[in-house]
Amino acid sequence: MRTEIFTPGADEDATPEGRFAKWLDSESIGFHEGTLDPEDIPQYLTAYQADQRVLWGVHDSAQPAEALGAGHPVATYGTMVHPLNVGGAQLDAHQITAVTVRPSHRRNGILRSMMMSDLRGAQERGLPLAILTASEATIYGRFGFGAATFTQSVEVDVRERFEVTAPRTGTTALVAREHAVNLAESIFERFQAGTFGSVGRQYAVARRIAGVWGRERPVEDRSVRMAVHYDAAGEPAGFVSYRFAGWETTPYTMKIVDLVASTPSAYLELWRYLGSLDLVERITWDSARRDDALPWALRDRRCYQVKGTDDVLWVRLLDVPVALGARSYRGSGRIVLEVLDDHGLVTGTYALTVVDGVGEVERVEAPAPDVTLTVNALGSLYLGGVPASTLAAAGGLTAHTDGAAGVLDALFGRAQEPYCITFF
Ligand SMILES: CC(=O)SCCNC(=O)CCNC(=O)[C@H](O)C(C)(C)COP(=O)(O)OP(=O)(O)OC[C@H]1O[C@@H](n2cnc3c(N)ncnc32)[C@H](O)[C@@H]1OP(=O)(O)O
Repeated sequence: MRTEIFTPGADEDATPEGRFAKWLDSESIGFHEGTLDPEDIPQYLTAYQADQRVLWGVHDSAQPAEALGAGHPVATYGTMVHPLNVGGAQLDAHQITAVTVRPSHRRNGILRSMMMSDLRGAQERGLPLAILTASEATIYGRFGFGAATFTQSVEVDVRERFEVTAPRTGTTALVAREHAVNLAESIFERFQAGTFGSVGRQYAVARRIAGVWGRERPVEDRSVRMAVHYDAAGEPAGFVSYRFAGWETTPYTMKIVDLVASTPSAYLELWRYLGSLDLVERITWDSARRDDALPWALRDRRCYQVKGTDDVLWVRLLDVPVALGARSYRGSGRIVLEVLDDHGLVTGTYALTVVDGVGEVERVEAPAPDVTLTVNALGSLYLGGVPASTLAAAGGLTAHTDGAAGVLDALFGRAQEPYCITFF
């Protein structure tokens, strides 16, 4: 077995014979997608270059002669770096994506070998944490990740009884496709700056939201429309892109592809707009906040039904002093944490001192920590999405002093939950 690691550069071969196309084609096997259309390679290459992705391919030369082409890796793995909003800073996060191992090669430790070597490399390069969005919740705990942010799927009845009670502000307009990508990017930038737990987006996202790229291929998706809300000062403050589910789906349903609001009023105005779509009876969205304000702004809150909850971001600490030191907190306090890490990357005892929301962390040799927790529990606690008291009840965190879990809840808790709507 041979592992090739490369960053597609300006002179990368964009033909089906090149290593980039073979890597992409192999990745699509893992996610049960069709074979790559040669016409799409240049667009994907542009996207991957913009994201500065690092691509891993594991090659097996000992395959039958008829096995999928030489040069097609049997396992793929990709990384890139985007900012994670942790309140006090936009922290560079090591993103892990495109993890696939061919069925013929699975459960031989290929993922384990790529993951551990990559996590060590990222730590050596000074990246304070790794993040991912997981296809299955059973895979990544063993590597030290903890589920950290969540969203909920909702269905909203937008027939006659739907009414947003908040006072009207600004205007909302359907926008032309040629402006949609720029608007989606600039509005998301405002959202990213103000949303704790949000991760910066890769090149393809705004294109898919705008309908410039489709779900399967980088070609126009004519079924997607986008509306933008302009605030009272005329500034674009939010957008929603959506797709009709078709006349055969009843009740008649509009699906939200993406909804990004940089202010609470833009959020409600986008819902007012959605509620005004004639002939539509139901709106569905799978990325609402768990602490969504919408039901509290409706005349009839029973228009809003929660259908499920999903984990979004998984966090794995690589440098505890830097990651915890960058985050903003509530109030003041001091607590000593003993972190257990099966892989030894961050094993140790750390004192966190918070003064008026600003944290400082130092490694200490403390015989008596206030709390002992796994690195997974620390990942779940990090953004405040899971309370320390819940982690303690679940066994991932043990408090040695009275009230220690309460101190963590007070420091790490926030008025709003962390919220990430970027999948990668
Ligand atoms: C961030 C992302 O990209 S999410 C996308 C993840 N990829 C997919 O879902 C695509 C389909 N799945 C696959 O391609 C593969 O099954 C992978 C990548 C998930 C796993 O690859 P493998 O090489 O088989 O994993 P590997 O052999 O290194 O397994 C390491 C350990 O994880 C366990 N494991 C691996 N996959 C799973 C899983 N899906 N569910 C539960 N346990 C798993 C193994 O049993 C093994 O456990 P052990 O050390 O206790 O024996």
